[in-house]
Amino acid sequence: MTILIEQQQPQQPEFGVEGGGGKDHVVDEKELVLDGGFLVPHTNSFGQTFRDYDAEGERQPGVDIFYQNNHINQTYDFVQRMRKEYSKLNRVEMSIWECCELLNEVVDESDPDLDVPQIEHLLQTAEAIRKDYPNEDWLHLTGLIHDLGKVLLLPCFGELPQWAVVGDIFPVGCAFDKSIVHDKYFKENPDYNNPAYNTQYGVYSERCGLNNLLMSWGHDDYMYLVAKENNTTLPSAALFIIRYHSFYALHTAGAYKHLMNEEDVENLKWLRVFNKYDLYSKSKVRVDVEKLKPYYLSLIEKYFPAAKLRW
Ligand SMILES: O[C@H]1[C@H](O)[C@@H](O)[C@H](O)[C@@H](O)[C@H]1O
Ligand SMILES: [Fe+2]
Ligand SMILES: [Fe+2]
Repeated sequence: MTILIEQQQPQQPEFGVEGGGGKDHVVDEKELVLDGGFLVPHTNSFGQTFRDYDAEGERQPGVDIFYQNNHINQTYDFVQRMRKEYSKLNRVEMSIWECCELLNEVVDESDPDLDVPQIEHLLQTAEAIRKDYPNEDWLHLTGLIHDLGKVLLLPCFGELPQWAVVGDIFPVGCAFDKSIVHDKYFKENPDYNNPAYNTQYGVYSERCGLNNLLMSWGHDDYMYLVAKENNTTLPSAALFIIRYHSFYALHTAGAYKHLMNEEDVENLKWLRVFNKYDLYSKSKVRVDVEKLKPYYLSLIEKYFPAAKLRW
């Protein structure tokens, strides 16, 4: 089935009008060495600070346009429709590894830091975690699968536009926080002026739990649904990481805390660990996919009851 998506066009393109580098990029020198000893690089493979959305470079105009489209089209109504449709998981049957290979067809236009094939990013993340946390095999597998939802860009998954698949995520149904990348573009989102959705709590209540929020639609929530509905035995922290790994306003800028419950507070600790590896392992260091394959196949078998998953 093809989903028709009405896409609103930005009124006027504005490039790089805001000064100041990557707002959520607050790096404390003390934090540069992770618990496990992973050394955080100072620059990405383009020689720029990580997640600097205002740094001029070949990728910047495209990333800017991406966020403009994302912010004006991700509405409460849109997310509700997408969630309902994709919860059916009636499109494809395939294994996790097949999906990893498919992901190589995908280009992520939202990412200013990545220029290697996606499968390498998955394995770079997983292997960096494995080095520092050798006993947490569930976290290695989480690294491998966290971005698989990006297959939504491919024809057999409905070929969704980039703004409905990648990039940072945020809750809809309440006010958009200022810490969200390029928040200026929310002014053209129809929810921005809707009094039901534009207050601090909007349709939510204090400490209602992240599970009760509708998040902007994309690869995080989709992969969470796939893992959960295919009865993974991964722990709840793994599902939390998959579901909220692009929620930088929460895990990096500390916004939306008033909506978290106690379980979220616990899970957030693991998400923060994970995030460093997800972000800073992006490098030009190539990985040997075939050599690593047997180890990851054994983890998939351990944590997913069926070889073929419903997507
Ligand atoms: O551009 C990136 C990329 O799409 C990642 O996969 C996502 O998790 C990040 O949050 C986003 O900023
Ligand atoms: Fe991601
Ligand atoms: Fe990632």
